[in-house]
Amino acid sequence: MATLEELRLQLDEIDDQLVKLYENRMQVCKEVGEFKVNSGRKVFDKLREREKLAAVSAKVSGDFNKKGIQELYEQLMSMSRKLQYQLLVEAGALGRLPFIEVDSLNKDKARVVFQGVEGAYGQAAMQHYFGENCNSFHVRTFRDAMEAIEEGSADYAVLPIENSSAGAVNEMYDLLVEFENYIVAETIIPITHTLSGLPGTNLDEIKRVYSKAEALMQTSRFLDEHSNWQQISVVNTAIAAKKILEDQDKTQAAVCSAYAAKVHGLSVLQDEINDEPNNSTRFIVVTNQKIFLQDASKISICFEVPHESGSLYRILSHFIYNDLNMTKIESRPMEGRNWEYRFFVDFEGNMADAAVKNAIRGLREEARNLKILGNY
Ligand SMILES: C=C(O[C@@H]1C=C(C(=O)O)C=C[C@H]1O)C(=O)O
Repeated sequence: MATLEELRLQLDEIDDQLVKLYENRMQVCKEVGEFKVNSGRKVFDKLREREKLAAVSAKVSGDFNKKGIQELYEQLMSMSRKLQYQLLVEAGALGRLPFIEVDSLNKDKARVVFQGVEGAYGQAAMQHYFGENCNSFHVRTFRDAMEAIEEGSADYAVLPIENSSAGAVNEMYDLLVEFENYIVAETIIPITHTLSGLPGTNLDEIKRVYSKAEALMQTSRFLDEHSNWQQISVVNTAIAAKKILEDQDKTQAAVCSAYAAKVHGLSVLQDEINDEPNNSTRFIVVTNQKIFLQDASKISICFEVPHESGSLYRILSHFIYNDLNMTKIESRPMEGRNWEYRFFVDFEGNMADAAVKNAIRGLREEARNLKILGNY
């Protein structure tokens, strides 16, 4: 029987051959890539790849080796495509990437919309980014804000996308797909909820609590201590505060910020009721122009993947291969297609970077319905 050293020597000799063959193969792929640059043909040829996988697996025996050779060839062809995308990007054949770089946003002249009423967290986020005296108005729903941007009655909207304890604001992801609006900035503000009611309200009197669904979730520990209170969700925390003032009913209270309570003449009945003391929300600044700031360092995209094994893995390989750091992934069900999902990915980078261009070139060919949501 051969010793381990002898067997390893045999492997080393085989690997020497494999490495040379790999280099030869990639050299030919480079020539294929040059042909494609000149002829305008797509890099990814799904049919050819499918035929190749069938051909190579027919040449080996046994299920184990058939699976192995398929995986190996999937990887080889994926490398081959990535090399070709690089050639295309170098040749300036990137395809549509019509985002325009800008030095700064004209914050002083901007008209900004937020969702809710006076006192909403969205207003606080807006003032945080655009300044206290910015020219603003508010609308009832997120959709109304997206419409205001799309039709141009506002230049920017400031809208919540993620909370540190309750997670993603799902509706916002769906609206970013539906509307031709783009993220141009983000701003994070601390969220401190209070239970507020009409002045003189006693906690024992309360029967109903109004707030936005996310705020009710973020204060569930406190609310669970009062399980007899009915929780009613409304579109915005400040709208909840306004309702309490209007109804003049001491059996009702709102979960809202101390600022919203003050604006709507309520008393804070219990301060800082959020489960997480560091509760904060990330807001995005949305506009209808495809622009990005020079110092932008994060890109948000979304895409669909075919309903087949390994498809998400193959798409994500474009980030790994181009050394791009992925910071977030979310999925949302696709309308009318049960159990199929659209993925939302954030990764670090600026659209002017070669690595980003390479990745986008590959994603555009290999994922379905890629949309770049913004670079900010
Ligand atoms: C090399 C080519 O480009 C891509 C890579 C392939 C490969 O590495 O074998 C096959 C098909 C294409 O998706 C080609 O078109 O032949």
